[in-house]
Amino acid sequence: MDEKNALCQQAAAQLVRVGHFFFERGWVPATSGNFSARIDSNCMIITVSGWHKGQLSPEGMLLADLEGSSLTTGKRPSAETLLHAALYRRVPEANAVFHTHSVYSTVLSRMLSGELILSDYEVLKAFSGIETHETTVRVPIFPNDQNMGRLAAAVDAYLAQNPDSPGYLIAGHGLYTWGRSVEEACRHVEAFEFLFECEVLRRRLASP
Ligand SMILES: CSCCC(=O)C(=O)COP(=O)(O)O
Ligand SMILES: [Zn+2]
Repeated sequence: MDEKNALCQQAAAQLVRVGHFFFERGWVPATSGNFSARIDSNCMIITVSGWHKGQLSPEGMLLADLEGSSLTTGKRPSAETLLHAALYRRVPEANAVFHTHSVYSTVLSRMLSGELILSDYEVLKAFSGIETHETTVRVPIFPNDQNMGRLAAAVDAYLAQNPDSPGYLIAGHGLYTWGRSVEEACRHVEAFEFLFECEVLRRRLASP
């Protein structure tokens, strides 16, 4: 087996575990969500479109290039492949990108317009580079768009100006976040999901 095949198999096994974990937590219901991992400077492994993430297996993934085109015949890549590809091009440190559709991210992204501001939470330290709760993380919220090229361009323009952003929301849709490894991207999803739940509860209690 060559080195690239071995990397693909290792990444696929990691993404399978992520899919099952996220599904159990309720973050990727009804085939929603997609995951990818960078394999080398030219390609990524990404989930097949419409695959149930609670039943994810290595067959539910394919190789695509960093322009978003499939390199595997007979499988349809995630409908959101262009968002993953654009992220890998814009953020060279990113080696895994995860997209989830939790209840709290969906609700918050519809209640707010423009951005969600997170500050004074200890768990903000789960994001790489943050060492104190006395930090403000701004999570931009982009209008949902079925045109992935246009949505990817809007996200890319934001990240060009905000290179330290750890993730973004799409209104009525869900979360995108990433990391230097699958483990780090997974930690970022967990942190965001915890924070989204806190923010929904905090806002609900503040205005009953
Ligand atoms: C049933 S969820 C609608 C599509 C979506 O938003 C998603 O995340 C899953 O799309 P994919 O093509 O990656 O299966
Ligand atoms: Zn989605």
